[in-house]
Amino acid sequence: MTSSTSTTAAPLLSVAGLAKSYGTGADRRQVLADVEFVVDTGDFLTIVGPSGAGKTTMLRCLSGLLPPDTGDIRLSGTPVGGPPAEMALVFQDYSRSLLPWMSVLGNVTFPLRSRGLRAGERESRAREALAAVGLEASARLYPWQISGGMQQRVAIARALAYEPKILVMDEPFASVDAQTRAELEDLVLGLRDRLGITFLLVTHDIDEAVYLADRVVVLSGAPTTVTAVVPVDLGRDRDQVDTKARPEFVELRSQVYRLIRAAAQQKDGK
Ligand SMILES: Nc1ncnc2c1ncn2[C@@H]1O[C@H](COP(=O)(O)OP(=O)(O)OP(=O)(O)O)[C@@H](O)[C@H]1O
Repeated sequence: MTSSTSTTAAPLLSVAGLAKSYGTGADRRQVLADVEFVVDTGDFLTIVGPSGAGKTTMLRCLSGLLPPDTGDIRLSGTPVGGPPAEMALVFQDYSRSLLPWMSVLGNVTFPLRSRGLRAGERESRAREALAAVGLEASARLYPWQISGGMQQRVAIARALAYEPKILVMDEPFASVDAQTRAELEDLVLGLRDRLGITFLLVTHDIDEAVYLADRVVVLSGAPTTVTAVVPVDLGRDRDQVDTKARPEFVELRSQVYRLIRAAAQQKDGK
């Protein structure tokens, strides 16, 4: 029986009225104007927008790394004032994010020291995370002994070891070849299904944005607002060949492309 007085659960992450400028005086430049969106638990939200729209700036603000000028950012209802324990980040530049003098296992266990976990627990969490990304056999290798795609999987494992509720990724697959990129896309979809993690992922790649998402947030050009939130009703089972050949996928890709092009043209005053 359903209750007529049921309450709506608060979103996992909510962003409202987010504005951010850089510089001062005549050099002041507003990048984010009034960004607003929500991410529900279990969502896979992707974010696209014209180059320079402020996607990285936005991720830094909502992960507590950069103070916004104004805005209300909440994780599980609590205002974000610094990097929240329930959020983990993965950036594009995996080669700079891994410590070359530490093994794969060391790279995943090391940041867990800040969580006050005992050595045994740090190692068991790290091994579990490495297994989740298929790298259990590479634990003793060093970053320079493994491929770029494997290095990015280490970065993902390091984020998973925090046991985050939400994984925030900034162009995470931009530096790997197309085949590896497809494998990593399927890896994160699998992690969402198996571990129930919520994802927020910024990408320049429209195919990737649609393939991964439950919803695609399209940003305008700077000063940036949200132009559209496009629902992606393609079901949970995605396949690199079959899903991308579906007419609904092709239509969604065109829709997102048209929205980004319109935003870029508006920005250029065309
Ligand atoms: N620390 C900073 N100081 C001054 N300006 C900055 C700073 N960081 C970013 N900017 C400027 O803010 C704008 C948005 O940058 P940002 O990297 O957030 O955009 P983006 O959408 O992620 O870019 P891209 O699409 O190229 O990845 C750019 O014009 C950039 O030059």
